[in-house]
Amino acid sequence: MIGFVRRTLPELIRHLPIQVFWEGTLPDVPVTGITYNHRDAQPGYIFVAFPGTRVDGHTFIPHAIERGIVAVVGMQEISGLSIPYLRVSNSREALAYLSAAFYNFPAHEMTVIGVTGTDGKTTTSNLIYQILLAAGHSAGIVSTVNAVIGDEVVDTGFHVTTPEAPEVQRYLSRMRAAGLTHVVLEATSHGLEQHRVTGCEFDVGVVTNITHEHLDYHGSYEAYRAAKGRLFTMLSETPEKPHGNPRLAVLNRDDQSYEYLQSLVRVPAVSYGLAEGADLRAENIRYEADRLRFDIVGRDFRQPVETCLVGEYNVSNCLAAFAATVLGLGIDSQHAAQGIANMSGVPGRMERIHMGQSFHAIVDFAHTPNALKQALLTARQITRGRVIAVFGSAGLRDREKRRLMAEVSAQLADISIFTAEDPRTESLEGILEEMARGAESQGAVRGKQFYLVPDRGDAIRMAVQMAKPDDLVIACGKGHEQSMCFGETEYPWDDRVAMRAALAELLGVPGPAMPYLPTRER
Ligand SMILES: CC(=O)N[C@H]1[C@@H](OP(=O)(O)OP(=O)(O)OC[C@H]2O[C@@H](n3ccc(=O)[nH]c3=O)[C@H](O)[C@@H]2O)O[C@H](CO)[C@@H](O)[C@@H]1O[C@H](C)C(=O)N[C@@H](C)C(=O)N[C@H](CCC(=O)O)C(=O)O
Ligand SMILES: Nc1ncnc2c1ncn2[C@@H]1O[C@H](COP(=O)(O)OP(=O)(O)OP(=O)(O)O)[C@@H](O)[C@H]1O
Repeated sequence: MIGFVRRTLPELIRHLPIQVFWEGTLPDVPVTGITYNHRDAQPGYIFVAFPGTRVDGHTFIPHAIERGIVAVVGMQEISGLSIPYLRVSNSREALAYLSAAFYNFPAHEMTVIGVTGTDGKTTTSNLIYQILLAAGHSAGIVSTVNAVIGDEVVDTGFHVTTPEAPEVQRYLSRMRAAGLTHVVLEATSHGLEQHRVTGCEFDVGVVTNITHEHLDYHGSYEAYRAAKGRLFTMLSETPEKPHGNPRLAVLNRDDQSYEYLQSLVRVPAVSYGLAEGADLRAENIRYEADRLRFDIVGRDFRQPVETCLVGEYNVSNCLAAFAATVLGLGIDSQHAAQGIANMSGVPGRMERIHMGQSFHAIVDFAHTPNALKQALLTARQITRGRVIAVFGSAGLRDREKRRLMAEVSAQLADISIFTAEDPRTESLEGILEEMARGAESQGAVRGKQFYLVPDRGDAIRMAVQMAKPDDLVIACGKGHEQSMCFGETEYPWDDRVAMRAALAELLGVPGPAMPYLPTRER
């Protein structure tokens, strides 16, 4: 939803780079906003209708008209409306371009870096953002955790990572107004597929990796990969910008997506990776419990870097950020190293919780099989004690992931405690049983190597009570998130608070109370 007068209807339509069909003459009325939800429609708005997974937006056209809109954009053959009906072949694409046009194409005046991938987008986006700041650029970022517009940190309260196109364009417009020259945008597969970032005129595209996620929505790995690939096809469609176009695709040489993405790219590309063959590599990697040190090596330079991030996957994230900024934007490699050093970590990613206990307690956001694998491998690097993992798998989302994540945990953790993680309207017991089957397929024994504990508070309590000195308890999957969904209700929940509460109970020290979840009543 957008809400101020910018252009008249004919002006806006004239600026769209897509085909639009209508009958008669468009009235010269001002457009005050654009929305895809009839409940947000206000006088002067354009309502953009498209079919969804639950309902078809076209059915709400009469309700939107009652609210005083000036035009409807849709994909069906419709006639006889009291206001202009503009037919397009893809309404979501039209929504994106209309939103961009409404704000007078803000991305055109900035350098836009898009980051996609299954895991590591937020971390890599923030690394790029820190490098831009260290190099003296005025930069903004829109990521899962927040949006930063100059000095302003906007708690976006996103239920989605990549906001809808009107929101994305509004953020870009505010950034341009604040005088920012660079913006980092996290682009999810849903965001790319649903045209939420169409019209963002990307200059540099970065992929972290493409593994297993959201196959419920995309249907197959190939379709999921193709959605992510859109970032790279969009790179070649970016028009010339007044300040020039850097244009670079940054690909992960170690990832299974590499050849596919390379075949899509029509702009200069560079690769990064830990294995031989990448344009940008890491050498002399030293893993420490609370930091990483390594050299980033390019064709004609070697730059030592140090970061408080941990785990091999963060070497990869740093390489991706370095490639985007040093090779893509021409930033000095020392500034890049400084930016990497300045990054203090992303909330809820390998975040340590310490209340004086004799073992490690960590909250992480791993919620895909590969992320969980990386998180547990990193846990192994941190401790010589046992690794006790607590996590679940979401309801109404990718089902196969449940089994795969349980398999990973059975292989890499000493003890796995499967628990609630946004079951939504699905049966929590059903989800946990699917996970149990995954663990059992790896020979793990229920009640010995793995447990089913529906209440997440109890699961975290159990993990810390089991822990001996030097063990490592890791709660994965909720990270920085602030709520958990049971049925259709979001209950306030923060794994970091829950971990503190469990530790305080164990140690008999003051601490927060364990947050409530409906599973506690069972
Ligand atoms: C599964 C999915 O992609 N859902 C998106 C989809 O919703 P939907 O298909 O259910 O829409 P729908 O309810 O059927 O409605 C269809 C149309 O009718 C309109 N409508 C509907 C009802 C009404 O009363 N009036 C009305 O106008 C709706 O506004 C919509 O335009 O279209 C909506 C409008 O574009 C999105 O907001 C919604 O994202 C929901 C919130 C969501 O949860 N998305 C998640 C899965 C998501 O996008 N995740 C990614 C990946 C995160 C990650 O990788 O970690 C993200 O970027 O966050
Ligand atoms: N490059 C990587 N490869 C594999 N796993 C990673 C990588 N980077 C981070 N992770 C794991 O993924 C988790 C989420 O990291 P991050 O938030 O950076 O990813 P994301 O792609 O933004 O996730 P989301 O799309 O859900 O916001 C981390 O807590 C960590 O466990």
